[in-house]
Amino acid sequence: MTYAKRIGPRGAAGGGEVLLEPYLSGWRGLIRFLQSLGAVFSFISKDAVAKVALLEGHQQQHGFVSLQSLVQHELAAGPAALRARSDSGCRTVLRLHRALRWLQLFLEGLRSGEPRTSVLCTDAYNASLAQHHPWVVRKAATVAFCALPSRDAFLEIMNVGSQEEAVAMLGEAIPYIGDVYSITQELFTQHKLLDLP
Ligand SMILES: CCCCCCCCCCCCC/C=C/[C@@H](O)[C@H](COP(=O)(O)O)NC(=O)CCCCCCCCCCCCCCC
Repeated sequence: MTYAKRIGPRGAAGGGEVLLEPYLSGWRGLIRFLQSLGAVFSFISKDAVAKVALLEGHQQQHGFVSLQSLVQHELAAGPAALRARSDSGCRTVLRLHRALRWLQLFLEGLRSGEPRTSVLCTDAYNASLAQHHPWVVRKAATVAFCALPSRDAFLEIMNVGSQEEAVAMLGEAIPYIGDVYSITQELFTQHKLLDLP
């Protein structure tokens, strides 16, 4: 979970750039953590792995440094062409962007002290990703959430020291996640990309 801190530089707040390298390495760290929670979550981690791999491919092919440069490059082909693509970087970032909102809400809940992580996780999911998922995915996700370890165990496996230290780390990491979320939200709103199919 030290990875959450690396998702983006705090200094980027207020319309700065989201650098692709730390963004993707942050996601890789989160995915490793998710994989360590067990096979029940593998349908989720597989989807996230595929999305990160797609973005790595685009990054390597075009040498994008930031989310902004990826969006600019894909928009240059015109909005209609972008909407028609099922492998665009933009629609893929949008999926991860919605998942980042889930993460932000979930970590805030974890920090707040509610002991039932499955309740926290379900609430965070319903307030974010769920509205974009079909019934069958929502059902599978809700079942998987029941397998989450308790808050105490969860803070322990984050492996950042005592519970107090883990909670303090969350307090530091959550604002970074919020910055990346708001910069991306602004970028996608500006270019009318928030409903990319
Ligand atoms: C700790 C528990 C982790 C629970 C993860 C919560 C997120 C639940 C997501 C459920 C997604 C189910 C899989 C299917 C997804 C796709 O259908 C769907 C749409 O994609 P499409 O438009 O290409 O078809 N994909 C998505 O919405 C993207 C989902 C990406 C999920 C990334 C989850 C990473 C979670 C990292 C957890 C780390 C917790 C760390 C806490 C210290």
